[in-house]
Amino acid sequence: MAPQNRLITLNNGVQMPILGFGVFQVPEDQTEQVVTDALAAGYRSIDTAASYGNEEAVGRAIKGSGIPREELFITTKMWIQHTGEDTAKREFDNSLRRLGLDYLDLYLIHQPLGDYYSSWRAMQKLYGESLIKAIGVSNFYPDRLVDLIRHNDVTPAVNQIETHPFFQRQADQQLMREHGVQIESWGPFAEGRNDLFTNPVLAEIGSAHGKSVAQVVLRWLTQRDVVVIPKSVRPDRMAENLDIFDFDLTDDEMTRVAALDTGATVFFDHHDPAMVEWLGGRRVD
Ligand SMILES: NC(=O)C1=CN([C@@H]2O[C@H](COP(=O)(O)OP(=O)(O)OC[C@H]3O[C@@H](n4cnc5c(N)ncnc54)[C@H](OP(=O)(O)O)[C@@H]3O)[C@@H](O)[C@H]2O)C=CC1
Ligand SMILES: O=C(O)C(=O)[C@@H](O)[C@H](O)C(=O)CO
Repeated sequence: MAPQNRLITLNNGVQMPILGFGVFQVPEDQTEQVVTDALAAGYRSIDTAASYGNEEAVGRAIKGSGIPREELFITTKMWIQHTGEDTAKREFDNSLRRLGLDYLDLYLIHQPLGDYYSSWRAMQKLYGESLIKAIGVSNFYPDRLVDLIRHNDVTPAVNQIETHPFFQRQADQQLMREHGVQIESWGPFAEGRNDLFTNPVLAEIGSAHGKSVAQVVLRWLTQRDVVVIPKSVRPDRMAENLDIFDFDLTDDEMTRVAALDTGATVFFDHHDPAMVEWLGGRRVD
């Protein structure tokens, strides 16, 4: 039987499943069932965020599953208005309470906006107190990532960024590798944009292996050591997305997927002032 997952070792020795499950845009009232289904399917790593509004439901599913805490890897994220040393500490406590946990596996600064240096100092302290196994960031482009590393004690263990066949970030991954920062993909399917699920190149590679486009994409990412956290509310797709470790893409297939890169985001650009303003205006209280 093919292995169901693989562990990645982060820069502080903590191990993280390379394949996890994301819950962005899963409605609060469906999240408990969806995460219960995901855990039953075999996922052990769950990615949520304060801004998703579903941490409590994730917590209920974790509790209801009866799975020992040490077998789970739980990530959540701090939103933009919660930056600053005291606020960040308080917000961490709030997330922990909502999740019903007494420690986090991974805590991320959600966006490189606001007073995130102070947040990072608070997170370094929480990490030092063993309340978080690993701390990291999300949506950091290389300039801000390297600056954060240069001016702080703890190097982020993870940078969770948009990456999928249409926006591959291979140079960014290389830079992160050089700094010991693990790349994690959000939006591995580009949420279906650019007709990803019917892309002829991905479909043809899938046919050659008896696999779906979704499986080809997840295998292509994990074969390049990218952590993935696909989202689905459907148990059949949860199982499909887990079933990716019994085949490998050939060098030629890797090259064909590499050629799909457009080099541009299909979601949002943190260097665009209008987008920065829009994100900053999204309040989470
Ligand atoms: N840090 C950040 O800023 C961000 C982080 N994230 C994280 O990354 C996770 C994944 O990204 P997300 O934005 O959800 O998008 P994904 O790229 O994972 O795409 C999810 C979409 O793909 C569909 N889908 C899932 N599996 C399949 C399949 N096998 N076949 C066909 N369709 C499928 C889902 O539909 P259905 O549910 O109906 O099956 C849903 O519409 C998020 O849930 C979140 O945890 C996401 C965005 C930003
Ligand atoms: O989903 C996330 O984690 C994000 O940061 C963004 O998608 C953000 O929350 C958002 O809603 C932008 O569309």
